[in-house]
Amino acid sequence: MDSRTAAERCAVVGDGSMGATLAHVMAAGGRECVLWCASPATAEAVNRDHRHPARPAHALDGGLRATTSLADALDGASLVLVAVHSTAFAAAAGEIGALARPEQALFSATKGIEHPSLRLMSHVLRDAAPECAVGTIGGTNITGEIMAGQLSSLVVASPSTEARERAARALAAPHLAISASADLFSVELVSVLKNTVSIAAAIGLGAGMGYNALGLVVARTLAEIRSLGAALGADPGTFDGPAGIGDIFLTASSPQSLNRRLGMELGQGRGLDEIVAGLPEVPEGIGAVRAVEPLAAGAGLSLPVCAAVADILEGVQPPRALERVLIEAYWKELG
Ligand SMILES: NC(=O)C1=CN([C@@H]2O[C@H](COP(=O)(O)OP(=O)(O)OC[C@H]3O[C@@H](n4cnc5c(N)ncnc54)[C@H](OP(=O)(O)O)[C@@H]3O)[C@@H](O)[C@H]2O)C=CC1
Ligand SMILES: O=C(CO)COP(=O)(O)O
Repeated sequence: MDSRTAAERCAVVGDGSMGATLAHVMAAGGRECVLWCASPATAEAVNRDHRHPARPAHALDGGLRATTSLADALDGASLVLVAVHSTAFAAAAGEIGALARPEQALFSATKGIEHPSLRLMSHVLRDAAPECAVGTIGGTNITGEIMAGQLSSLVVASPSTEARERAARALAAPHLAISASADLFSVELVSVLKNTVSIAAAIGLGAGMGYNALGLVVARTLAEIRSLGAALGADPGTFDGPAGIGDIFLTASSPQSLNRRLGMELGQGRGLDEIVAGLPEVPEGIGAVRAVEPLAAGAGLSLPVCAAVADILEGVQPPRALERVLIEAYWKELG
């Protein structure tokens, strides 16, 4: 007899690799879990072969069920995780909001920011479903390593104690270090801004700068986003944890990171459209890099290294512009 209980029922919205991975983790932990898929072919592959078409090497838990009906996925779920790209998040949240019940907790796993509103994903969820508790999931969690059973981390953040405890319980697995935070804004903002540092670091590597430069790029770009976070009200300590420096180190160094691949290719002089066309998914860091300047302007800050990264992303400056802006930043401080 299947011991899965309705009390632990969970839903995941989003059929990319993150959605499938989180759904697998919860199903493997014995929770009844339903994965909502936009694509009927993906739903069929999950149900029939217990594989995600984009990751055929990784077997999904046999108890995981996929559906193309959002109402079916959400029915009776106490926890709903949303792993849809930020550009499609508001549309998904709108549909979720129309079906959600107040007792359901909604968590975003998306490390992105909406343009041009600059809303974080939990704000999008809260606006769509004001009666539900909302939260986010950060940490060092590249899906390929989670699926391979390698040590990874999840930071679950929500002002609702009940909601974050529910999410932490549902995601518990022997290879996952799970931490919880009541400071949703800090964890979510840091999880977005960190990609700016990862992309900057990878631009330097792609452009042929050395590891002295790599350390410098990381230190300076991190200092800039830390000052931005502080100005916006985020706890600077969050930058020191797995959602901050941990995720920066991961996405600046892992060959599996999309944001690293984007930065490396920018550094090699490729254009953004060409790079994105060659990647399996659109890196969330593009939106993060573009968001820093308006966020900084709103806070009255000037962040020259982040501004140079944005110029390099848009092809306005060459990758080596990073060197000049870094040297100038330090000379300026010397006075
Ligand atoms: N992959 C990873 O290792 C990790 C990912 N994340 C976060 O999870 C989120 C989802 O990422 P992931 O699952 O990897 O993959 P995807 O980028 O493929 O996003 C997954 C979902 O978003 C939908 N989507 C709709 N419109 C778009 C669009 N314009 N561009 C891209 N996707 C769109 C996809 O639908 P369709 O299939 O129809 O395109 C799919 O359901 C990201 O925001 C990322 O920050 C966080 C940690 C690790
Ligand atoms: O944030 C992530 C892992 O923690 C995902 O990284 P990429 O989107 O760069 O692959």
